Amino acid sequence: MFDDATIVAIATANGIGSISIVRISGVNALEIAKKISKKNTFQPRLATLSYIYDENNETIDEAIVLYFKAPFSFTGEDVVEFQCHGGVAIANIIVDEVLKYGARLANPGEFSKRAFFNNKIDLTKAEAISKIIEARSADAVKLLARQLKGELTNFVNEIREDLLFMLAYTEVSIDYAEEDLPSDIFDQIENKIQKIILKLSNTLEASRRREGMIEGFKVAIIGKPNVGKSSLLNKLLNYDRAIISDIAGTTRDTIEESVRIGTHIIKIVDTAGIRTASDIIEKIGIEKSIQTINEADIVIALFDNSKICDDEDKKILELINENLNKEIIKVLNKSDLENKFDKSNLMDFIELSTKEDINPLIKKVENFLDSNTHSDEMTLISKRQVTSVEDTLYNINLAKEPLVSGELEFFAHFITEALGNISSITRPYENDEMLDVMFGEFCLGK
Ligand SMILES: Nc1nc2c(c(=O)[nH]1)N(C=O)[C@@H](CNc1ccc(C(=O)N[C@@H](CCC(=O)O)C(=O)O)cc1)CN2
Ligand SMILES: Nc1nc2c(ncn2[C@@H]2O[C@H](COP(=O)(O)OP(=O)(O)OP(=O)(O)O)[C@@H](O)[C@H]2O)c(=O)[nH]1
Ligand SMILES: [Mg+2]
Repeated sequence: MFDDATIVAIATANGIGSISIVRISGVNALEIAKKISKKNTFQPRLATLSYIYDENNETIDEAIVLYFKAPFSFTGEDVVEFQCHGGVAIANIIVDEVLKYGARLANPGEFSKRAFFNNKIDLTKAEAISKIIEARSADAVKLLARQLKGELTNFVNEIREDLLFMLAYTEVSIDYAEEDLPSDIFDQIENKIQKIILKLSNTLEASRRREGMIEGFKVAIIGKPNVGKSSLLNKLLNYDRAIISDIAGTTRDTIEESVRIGTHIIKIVDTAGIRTASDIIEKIGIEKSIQTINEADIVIALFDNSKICDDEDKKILELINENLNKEIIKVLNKSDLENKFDKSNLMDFIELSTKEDINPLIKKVENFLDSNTHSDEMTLISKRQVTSVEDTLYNINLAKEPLVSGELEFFAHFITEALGNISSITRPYENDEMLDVMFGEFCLGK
């Protein structure tokens, strides 16, 4: 799993700031701290102001030293923190001194990994810690804080308990006569299974809708050439990002930029115009637009209100209708010109012109983002968590049939599988490699 070396790293960002933190964890942490501070003791949990010295007894800095005595620390090992003056030099010099006394540099995520193996945190908490650093909005931070407080752990434990109850029943019914069991036990189990299925599906659905909360929601602008997609992008960004011209086919590839809408930071994607596929290159263009639609949380479909609705527009309406589970906003652009577009093909739409205020569109996007983020539903925050829930659901669904037909061995098999799937969210038992990959993605010093 990991060696028992004492590890050291700078915990704060590399740059100018008023304070930096150097963190040491491991059996020699206290000894090293005493040496570089020339203090004889440190009281656990008490802030101690101390000078820090190099090996030639020259003073490096004045720092606040915090000692956490094992096992009552973040990692579960002895931890010492030096809160020194900020900047790029001092913290690095302190690290160098600590290294001279036998510690080694921590790998990315190694503090969290040790916390995990010492049972201080489970994987949901580790993942939340890792993602909090990347969070780009208040909503994302609040969502992650819920997981940090154990919301997903509790969720997993409740399901585990139910599954263990079912397994216990199966054991008993194999060993004992049926009349010794509560008469409604079968109904109880079926009931529990239905509840778990609902719980897991709801969680997957809520998580899918909020996938963009951490990395940013994706909003794609699609439409046939020359309808004003790039003009709209520029207007949303408030600067001339994309080239605009009256020549159809101006934008050749997708352009992606970040912009803030309300409290959300979104990625907005301008695409090459979609034409009906007459040649191979254009087919590729359409394929790419379909992919963009698939990846987007919101699709803004643009039509030219100054032209009649032609085959190309109809093709786009077709594409949209294949994606009814997406939020699609239909916009009739160039409404400042004479309106010729046949609106009977559209159910609801916004009439807009990039010459005017585009606030109605921005509000609509914002409302959708708000409704997706402001909710009490629990959210999974990583692909790993989603896969585990999907696997759990898969096996529980498989368990239904043998339960009904009374093939209890099969039932127990699928429930055992599901138990392993759901447990892996908090604490996988056998998958060291996965853990190495996961913790390796953490920041240095975490
Ligand atoms: N200075 C500092 N600030 C920090 C951290 C840190 O490691 N150091 N954290 C790092 O991520 C976060 C806080 N998380 C922490 C979680 C547990 C413990 C800890 O010492 N736990 C002990 C004692 C618990 C108690 O007394 O309540 C334990 O769990 O036994 C420390 C920090 C954010 N701020
Ligand atoms: N009158 C009017 N003209 C517009 C409006 N929006 C865009 N245009 C003009 O329409 C032309 C095409 O605009 P673009 O933004 O380049 O269109 P596009 O959809 O990105 O085009 P492609 O990149 O070729 O697919 C330009 O001459 C714009 O100035 C609008 O709301 N009203
Ligand atoms: Mg364009």
